[in-house]
Amino acid sequence: MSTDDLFIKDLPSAGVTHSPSAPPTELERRERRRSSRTSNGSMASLRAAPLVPQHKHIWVITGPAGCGKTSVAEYLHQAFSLPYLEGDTFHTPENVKKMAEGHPLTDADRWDWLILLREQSLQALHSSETPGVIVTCSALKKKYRDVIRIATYHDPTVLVHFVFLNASESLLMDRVRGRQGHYMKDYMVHSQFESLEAPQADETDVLSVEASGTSVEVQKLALAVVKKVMEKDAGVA
Ligand SMILES: Nc1ncnc2c1ncn2[C@@H]1O[C@H](COP(=O)(O)OP(=O)(O)OP(=O)(O)O)[C@@H](O)[C@H]1O
Ligand SMILES: O=C(O)[C@H](O)[C@@H](O)[C@H](O)[C@H](O)CO
Repeated sequence: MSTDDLFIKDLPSAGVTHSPSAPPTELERRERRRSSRTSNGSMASLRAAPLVPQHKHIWVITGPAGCGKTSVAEYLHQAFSLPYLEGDTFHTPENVKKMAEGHPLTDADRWDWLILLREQSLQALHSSETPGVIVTCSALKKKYRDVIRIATYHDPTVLVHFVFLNASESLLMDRVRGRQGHYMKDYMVHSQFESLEAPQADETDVLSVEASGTSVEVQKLALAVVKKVMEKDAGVA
């Protein structure tokens, strides 16, 4: 393989055009291989087959206030046509009032909320043919993520993934300060980082995404990691 091949393979496909004489990209090569297989009839039944994941996936978009959970979740919801649960809308009025008055939630305040998000995610998965569901949840501590992981215990067809949006406290302070009409104020961001237990390497269901870039950049990074897992599960990666 030449370095040209490597270079072209590594280019993002969006917005890239190829002249007829340019070497084929990996995608084009795959398409040609697929066409040549279907043209002799032996693989014809695969031609129109959609991606069929082997599991049902719960995609938990996580991180402290302001990291972009809602922005990323809405984008993935559109891109993959998956149902989306906004975690903030499942807090009790008491919890919202507490945060709005400047008091961080405690573990005790969060348990029922985490269990509810787990149950709602499972319900969304099982009440339709959807291959996945997206849910936003700060999931700041490992034990909170463990509560969501229980979703897989009684159903081996379900997989949980945490997309962790990683950015600095000062950046998130700025973002939350610029947001209008939300109960979570910028001075609460510090308490989110005090609670945060950033996922470590042994949490192998975590997909860490660099979240300091623009909304579009972060959305694309998140889409790429989710797509990779989906393709692997469907046996095409
Ligand atoms: N990558 C980004 N760059 C700049 N601004 C962003 C980015 N992502 C989100 N924002 C903006 O920052 C604010 C917080 O984003 P968003 O509501 O998506 O975060 P969140 O993690 O869901 O926050 P919360 O947990 O407080 O609901 C919003 O005003 C949003 O428009
Ligand atoms: O666990 C928590 O402390 C809460 O879920 C918060 O993360 C807020 O809901 C969110 O940040 C809204 O701004």
